[in-house]
Amino acid sequence: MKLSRKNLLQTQSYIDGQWWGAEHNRKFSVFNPFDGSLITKVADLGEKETESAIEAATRAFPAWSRKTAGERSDILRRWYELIMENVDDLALILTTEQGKPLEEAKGEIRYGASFIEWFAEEGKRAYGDVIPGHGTDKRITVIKQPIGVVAAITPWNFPNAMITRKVAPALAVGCTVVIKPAQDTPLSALALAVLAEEAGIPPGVLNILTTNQAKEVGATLTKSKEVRKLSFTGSTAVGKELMRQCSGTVKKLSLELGGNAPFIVFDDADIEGAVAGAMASKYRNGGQTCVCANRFFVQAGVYDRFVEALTAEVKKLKPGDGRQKNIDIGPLINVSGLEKVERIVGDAVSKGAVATTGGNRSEAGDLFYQPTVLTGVDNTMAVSEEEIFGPVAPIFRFETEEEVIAMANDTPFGLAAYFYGRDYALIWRVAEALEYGMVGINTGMISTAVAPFGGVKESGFGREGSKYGLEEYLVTKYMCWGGVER
Ligand SMILES: NC(=O)C1=CN([C@@H]2O[C@H](COP(=O)(O)OP(=O)(O)OC[C@H]3O[C@@H](n4cnc5c(N)ncnc54)[C@H](OP(=O)(O)O)[C@@H]3O)[C@@H](O)[C@H]2O)C=CC1
Ligand SMILES: O=C(O)CCCC(=O)O
Repeated sequence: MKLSRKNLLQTQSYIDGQWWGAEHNRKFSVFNPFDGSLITKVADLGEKETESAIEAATRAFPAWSRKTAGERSDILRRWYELIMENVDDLALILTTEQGKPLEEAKGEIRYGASFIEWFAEEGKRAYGDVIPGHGTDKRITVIKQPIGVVAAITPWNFPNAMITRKVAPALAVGCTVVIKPAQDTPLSALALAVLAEEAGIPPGVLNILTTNQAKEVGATLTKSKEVRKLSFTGSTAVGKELMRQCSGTVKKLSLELGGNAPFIVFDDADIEGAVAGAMASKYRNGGQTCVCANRFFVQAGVYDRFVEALTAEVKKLKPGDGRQKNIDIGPLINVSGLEKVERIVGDAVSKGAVATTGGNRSEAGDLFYQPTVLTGVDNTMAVSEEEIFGPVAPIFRFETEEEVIAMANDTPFGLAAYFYGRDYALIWRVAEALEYGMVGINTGMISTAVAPFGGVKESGFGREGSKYGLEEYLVTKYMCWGGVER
């Protein structure tokens, strides 16, 4: 890997301000999903080192939480600047381990950094309250305090931004963190640690545990009495398991889990805009995003036009090595991701769906699936229920507003939803009726550090980004002052 700053590529974990190897020098391999080549081997930490990381974070908490918000803000601001100065290297590391095109990876690095910039400021506004007392001698004050040591378990689809989105608010309010990145993409996390150290984040405040023993490390984090909060992004199945594990110590939780996003196009919509929004929402990151449109619902009057226009755009997508120029779409992350997409499309086609483009593995590489558009889909197919996490757009036809709302909400998930239409009364009705945590109206891109990202139902709870994201790392303490007679 040709990096301007070679030390951004680290292979040891980062605990208590030191680079840590595993017991018996255990390591696991990290591969480039484009061609399966070995990038490097990374320390494979287990239970013992996880306990060391928790201890380090516990020791670091008093001093870090006692700093003023302004002092923490200065350090976070410096971290943000260092990330922005190293966008090219960080993006190259990300693309090499994750596969998304380099320009998209640069976008993720900037997006990830924006959480640090934003929370460096917002951390100064962890305001409390003064409440009129309930007796003449009583006064009530409310303060917000950092919850303590935070564990963060993050996925491979956004190896940078899913870390900063959790760590930035936590550090800004005075928490310390132990992060377990996904085993497919540990290198972006370690590169962030290099820059965190340079920015002056003290030892123990930010710890990164690389491992391919997720279950063991997860169990150690969740049973710890010192860890007061778990923030997780990943599959619903693992989220539910972690929730069960956290019940033993009644930890505060943020769960950002799977989605099954509807993308609705009404007859009066701007079709060109809807197609552009669909491309951005569906094919970003090769469809491997929890907020990717998963089911398209198009009203009968514009169905054929939309299918034709979307198919034409999808045909233009160029798959390949994300490190090369003019590549639009990378590989899926691993074999199980590829097989899942293949199974879901196979099931739909066997029940009568038709691919207007794609529908097979791609020749671009072993982990590539062709960007695909499916018509003739219905709710007997797996595609209507499962999170595809791949470049496949199934398009359902609908007739009425009531029908489409029922179809859109007919899922246990409730993360993101999108719709395109012009009638303002319809826009309000539909936006209010969709049982989702986030709704994109005439846009396919909703992610930003300034808005609350998160879901309802089995997509989880808790919000990331915005002033709401700060609350996740704070506890509310109320003080009742007696004997204050006038
Ligand atoms: N909401 C979202 O953004 C995401 C949704 N998904 C959905 O989940 C599907 C499967 O993806 P997958 O990568 O397997 O998702 P997982 O939920 O398995 O992985 C997410 C994170 O959880 C860790 N993890 C896995 N099992 C445990 C455990 N028992 N205890 C503690 N941590 C654990 C993983 O570690 P490790 O990598 O080491 O296994 C990773 O860091 C995708 O196809 C997609 O549908 C996936 C990723 C993100
Ligand atoms: O897939 C995810 O969990 C992260 C979505 C990326 C984003 O848009 O913030």
